[in-house]
Amino acid sequence: MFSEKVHVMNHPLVAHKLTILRDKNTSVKDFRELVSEIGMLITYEATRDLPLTTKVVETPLCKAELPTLAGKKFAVVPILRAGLGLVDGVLRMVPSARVGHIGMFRDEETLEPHVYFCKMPKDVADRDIIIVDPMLATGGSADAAITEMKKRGCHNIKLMVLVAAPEGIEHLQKVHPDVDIYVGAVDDHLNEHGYIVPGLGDAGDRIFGTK
Ligand SMILES: O=P(O)(O)OC[C@H]1O[C@H](OP(=O)(O)OP(=O)(O)O)[C@H](O)[C@@H]1O
Ligand SMILES: O=c1cc[nH]c(=O)[nH]1
Ligand SMILES: [Mg+2]
Repeated sequence: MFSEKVHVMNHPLVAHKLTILRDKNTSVKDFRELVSEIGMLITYEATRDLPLTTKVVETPLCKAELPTLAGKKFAVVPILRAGLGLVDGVLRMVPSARVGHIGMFRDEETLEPHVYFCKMPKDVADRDIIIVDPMLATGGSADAAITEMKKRGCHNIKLMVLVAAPEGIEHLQKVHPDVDIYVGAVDDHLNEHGYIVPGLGDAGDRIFGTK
């Protein structure tokens, strides 16, 4: 099946919220809130390996040496547009992260990704990267985004998605085996238009209400 770099959330809260998200009758407002909440829950898993150090704190009872984050520097990188919906969920967990944007759309005919915008923090090569996008379908967009970050000198890259097709995960494992992938759910297949089934439709349109 998938390698140990693929982390599928097996959590009742994620499963429950994803089911509401998938419902075609869920409103734009609820859809947006759920994307953000699931993003926050997946960030919890994606940051499980963060290094800790200790510091001495005086509690009301005594002095104690206690764990604290070792201060790794992060950048969260949404793939525009739909990835924007996940940014505030990540930032609520990792508030000091910088944000870099990659604008990319998928040609509806060829399914090839096209980059139209890229703006990164200056020191992005020194940061751990979390690329975020609700959907991993063929994997073309995530592949191109990861390649772009590697070109800029980034080497510790994670990808966070809400719903993935097995085809997309398999593609990324071949071309970027070093990247950890955090997935809300792995769906059944891609249809002939490159949409994930059962999926949730077009994530960008549902977040921004453009259809
Ligand atoms: O794995 P892939 O086959 O590349 O497909 C997934 C991509 O398609 C969607 O973006 P879309 O092109 O619809 O752009 P949008 O976010 O502006 O709606 C989605 O948000 C991913 O970026
Ligand atoms: O199912 C899909 C596939 C690509 N992009 C989406 O938004 N949804
Ligand atoms: Mg879209």
